[in-house]
Amino acid sequence: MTSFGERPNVHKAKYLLGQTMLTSISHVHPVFVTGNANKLKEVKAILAAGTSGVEVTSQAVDVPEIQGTTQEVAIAKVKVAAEKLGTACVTEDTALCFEALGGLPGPYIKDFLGTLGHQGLNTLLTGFPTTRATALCTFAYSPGPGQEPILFEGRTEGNIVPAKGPTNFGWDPIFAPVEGNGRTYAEMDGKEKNAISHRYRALEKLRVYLSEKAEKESNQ
Ligand SMILES: O=c1nc[nH]c2c1ncn2[C@H]1C[C@H](O)[C@@H](COP(=O)(O)OP(=O)(O)OP(=O)(O)O)O1
Ligand SMILES: [Mg+2]
Repeated sequence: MTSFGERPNVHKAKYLLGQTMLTSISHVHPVFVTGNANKLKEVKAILAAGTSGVEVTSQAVDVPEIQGTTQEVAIAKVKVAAEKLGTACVTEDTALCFEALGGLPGPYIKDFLGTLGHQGLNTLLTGFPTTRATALCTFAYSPGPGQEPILFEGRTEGNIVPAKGPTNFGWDPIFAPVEGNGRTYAEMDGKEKNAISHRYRALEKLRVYLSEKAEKESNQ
């Protein structure tokens, strides 16, 4: 199978399809659809730490995102993915919710980050009494086209701080999780982030669900 790293152009495509075959779960093989190479890398690492035989491939596919709550965005996205691929799919949406702003930017963090940058996101909170923020990860699972998706959420609490650490993944340099002793996600190595991250917490719930589903189906 082709690994993500072997495809240099893959980062540049607007939307990509990452196929994460959960090969350790014999009856359930959802395809993980994401355009984000860093997400894919973390999902791969988290799954590999807990199960064996996980393989990842990737190819381009177009999955637009609607406006709405994080839940609405996640449901719409996985529905489109399942329709396009004709099979069980998993998508993931990440929101960054500032307490001072009533939960915004939330699911719109990608645009806010792209427009304002790390410094602008800090400036946004100037004059507010709190820098508290929640990193919210939502995995959406669709059993197949036309079927109702199920959501799995994971949250990590933290504060928005001036950028510290490597800048290779989104807002990692400005999010200091409460459990991080003042360090940002970006200042942690992958293992450390994956042990407390919003993504890990949501993925753990999805993994339990898929394992139980596979077990039920194998008992039928
Ligand atoms: O752990 C993270 N640490 C730092 N930054 C992160 C993280 N996870 C997502 N991010 C960034 C990527 C994007 O700027 C926004 C979420 O937007 P979101 O639509 O969920 O991601 P995306 O469009 O890059 O990939 P996808 O194709 O799966 O929708 O926050
Ligand atoms: Mg997206």
